Amino acid sequence: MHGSQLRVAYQGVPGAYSEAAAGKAYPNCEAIPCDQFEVAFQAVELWIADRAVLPVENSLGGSIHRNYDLLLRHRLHIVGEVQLPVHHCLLALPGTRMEYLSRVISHPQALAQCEHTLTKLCPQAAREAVDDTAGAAEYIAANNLRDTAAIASARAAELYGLQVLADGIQDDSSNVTRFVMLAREPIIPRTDRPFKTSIVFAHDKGTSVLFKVLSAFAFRNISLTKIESRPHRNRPIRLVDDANVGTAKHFEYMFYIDFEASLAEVRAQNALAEVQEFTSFLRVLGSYPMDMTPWCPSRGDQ
Ligand SMILES: O=C(O)C(=O)C[C@]1(C(=O)O)C=C[C@@H](O)C=C1
Repeated sequence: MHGSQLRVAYQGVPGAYSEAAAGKAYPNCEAIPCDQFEVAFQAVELWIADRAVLPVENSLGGSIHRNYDLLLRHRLHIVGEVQLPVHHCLLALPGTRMEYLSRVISHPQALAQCEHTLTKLCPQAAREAVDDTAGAAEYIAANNLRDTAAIASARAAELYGLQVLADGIQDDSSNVTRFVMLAREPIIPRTDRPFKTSIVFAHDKGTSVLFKVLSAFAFRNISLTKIESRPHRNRPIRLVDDANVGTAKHFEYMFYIDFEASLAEVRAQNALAEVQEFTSFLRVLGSYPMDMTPWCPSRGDQ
């Protein structure tokens, strides 16, 4: 996991949680800021970066759907995961008073993770979404905004000369974001440590196969850690005609599953062979070491 030679793309500007995740995944790497998630994917595809580190889910805010969609649209491989405790601060220009705030800006996930605390701290302030947390802090400093606060990390406060009005404002102290590391080539799966495998699949007959797919894992005692569905972009609706009642419109989905096994294990290979029988589309997004680092909920990495 040593990263001193690696260029790692992340979405946001310096001080973003994604930058911290890149540093956790690849210590001493060269972190490369990107405007959008898609740009981080492209940076790896075009050899500008060696890896991308992207958030996929948060323990309070839920899945980051954009990245699920992009995983499918691009051909990069998941080669690892890191879970980062996210400790949010409310930042403003020095001298700003909480009661005079008219606006709080941040990444939509950060706003969602602090929703209840914000209502208690500054109910009068409107919430506005921007591209990333540290970018929100930078924007306040660059435009000398005296009525606006940002939700971002303590490091962003230092970088952009802001004051911490409130510390630890996430609605739950055990606020964790899971990031995946992406590369042009997959890693070779092993069995000497806990591995996770991520797949995506679809079926012509929609949700009716889901139970069969899940049973392929259940029969082999393979635990699932995550299941997510997203609209099937190529065929979002399936019409089902019933002469008696008319035409029903069924929504079609792509299903994403993470399971706790390495693709080097025979039981995982057998499960996937069975899944393939039930599905019209199946792709392995990656088989990679699980992040097993212990963490302390009350302290953030930020
Ligand atoms: O805006 C940032 O700082 C990010 O790194 C993005 C992001 C996210 O997309 O979830 C990462 C971690 C936190 O959950 C909040 C925001």
